[in-house]
Amino acid sequence: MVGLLGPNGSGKTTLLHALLGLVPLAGGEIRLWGRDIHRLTARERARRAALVPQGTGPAFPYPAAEVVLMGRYPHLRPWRGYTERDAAAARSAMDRAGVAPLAERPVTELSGGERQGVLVARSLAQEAPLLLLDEAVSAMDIHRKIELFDLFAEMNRREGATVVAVLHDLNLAALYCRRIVFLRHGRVHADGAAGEVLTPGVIEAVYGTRVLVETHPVTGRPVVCFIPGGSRGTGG
Ligand SMILES: Nc1ncnc2c1ncn2[C@@H]1O[C@H](COP(=O)(O)OP(=O)(O)OP(=O)(O)O)[C@@H](O)[C@H]1O
Repeated sequence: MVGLLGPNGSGKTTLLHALLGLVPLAGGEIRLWGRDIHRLTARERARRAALVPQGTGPAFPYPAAEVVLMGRYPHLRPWRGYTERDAAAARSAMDRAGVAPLAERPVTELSGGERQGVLVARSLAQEAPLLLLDEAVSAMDIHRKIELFDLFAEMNRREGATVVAVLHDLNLAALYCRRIVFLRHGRVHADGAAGEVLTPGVIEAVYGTRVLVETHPVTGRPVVCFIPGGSRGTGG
């Protein structure tokens, strides 16, 4: 479970897109389970990696259940429609993501946080072992954030899923991500265990804001405390 952190424009989304083979590489190569990503078909990639994109999802008023079912696309056999197995996977994904009551609602009529829940459910329906989350819970209330990150952590622990989560919420990352990678200007600035890299020095260098780092009274993990005025005079 990896947290991918860094300022606006530092390259987090670009890196997720690169991991999915959606952008050409300037150099090097990316392998998923030993296979060069650019030698896999779109279908093969989608069976391995699911993305919860930043943003609000489809602009058309599809019912939420239909959007979730779209996650089954890489599993469809040519010229065949969705099977009962696909419908069951979509229902289970909606249950797990806590959006089953929204099934019949047009996604364009949902709130921002509700829509994000539907996109999470779509990625779960995809049943890919690599889950790429791009600010997937940013519009959700704290109850939903904790509920979904508990789910991702359980998928990571019990089901062997790899989760790469782009986050602006440093404390959510501190609570759930074993490894944290900080990007800055398109390069890795720090990469290590949460306790090693969530330090005032690293955070100030990456974001240009002063912080205090304390210890979480329950989990023992780092807690980042922000300071009003902390961004003043630090250069950004
Ligand atoms: N399609 C594109 N064409 C050209 N430049 C792009 C494109 N998409 C992103 N960029 C640029 O690449 C840089 C990295 O963008 P990216 O979306 O990866 O940042 P990010 O770290 O995800 O930022 P944020 O936290 O704001 O979501 C930015 O400077 C951005 O303007």
